[in-house]
Amino acid sequence: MGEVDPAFIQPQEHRPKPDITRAEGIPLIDLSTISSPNSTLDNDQALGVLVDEIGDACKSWGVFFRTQLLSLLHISLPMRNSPGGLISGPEYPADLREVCEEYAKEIEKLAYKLMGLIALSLGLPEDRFHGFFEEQTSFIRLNHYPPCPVPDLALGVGRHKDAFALTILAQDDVGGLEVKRKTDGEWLWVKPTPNAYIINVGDIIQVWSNDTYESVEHRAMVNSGRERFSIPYFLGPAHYTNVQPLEELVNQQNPAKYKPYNWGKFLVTRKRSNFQKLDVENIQIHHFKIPESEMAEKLD
Ligand SMILES: O=C(O)CCC(=O)C(=O)O
Ligand SMILES: [Fe+2]
Repeated sequence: MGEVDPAFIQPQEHRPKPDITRAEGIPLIDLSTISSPNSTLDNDQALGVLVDEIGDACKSWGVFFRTQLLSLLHISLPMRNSPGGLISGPEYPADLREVCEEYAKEIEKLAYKLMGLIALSLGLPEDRFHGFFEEQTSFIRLNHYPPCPVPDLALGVGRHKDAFALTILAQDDVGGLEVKRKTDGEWLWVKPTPNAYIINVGDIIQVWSNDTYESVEHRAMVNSGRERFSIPYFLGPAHYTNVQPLEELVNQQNPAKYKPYNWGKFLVTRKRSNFQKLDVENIQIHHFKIPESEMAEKLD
């Protein structure tokens, strides 16, 4: 175990707690009935129940599990054969690109189904979001967390919200993800559930839904014993999308809470800027929030 890059050391208030509280009650939602390649959402009898479950999960947690149809064994990601891990070595497994592409194709179908269910849960047509993704900025990240000599001081990924629309996270059995409970701000450890993905509501859904759903704040802990791998897929709309509350979800009583922002510009700013070194906050959706006073004026 080597030295720790000081960038991973957290200020006191953001360090992991020594006593871990497990997140109880993150819903486990079984999508198997609609997961077969030919199923459509309309012919599923259990659809109403499913849509309600997803709506509740998005509202109360911003995160839920989804039992896995697409198993990483099925896909056989050859990560562990990679000497030195995925992120550090030049010796990537020869078939890594193909495997990732195959995985991306399948996970994209799942992402669309989930967006369809989320649309229905907001009272919108199932295909309401599809147009945004005809061209996409979606991507997959391969996270490798090596064992860490000072896991009490460091985080593998610091606290953040995912800026994209939706995240579908696959992970191994080590565990390390923590989510911030909305009701009291408590950080809770998410026990890995075998054969399940973790689905996060991202910032774009928060804006599209005009805060009906809220993206979940999360972070990843490290440990001194075992390395960990996780694979998030981030579903993102076309770069030219102007992200703003959907017109069907706003009215005079419930005016838009955000000004439109251009997704491509947002992404570039996020990636290009050296916020950490400058010690300023990276670009966030709340920078586009319309002040309460302005909204009140509109109501008058
Ligand atoms: O590894 C994890 O559990 C979370 C990773 C994450 O939040 C991210 O890559 O955005
Ligand atoms: Fe994340």
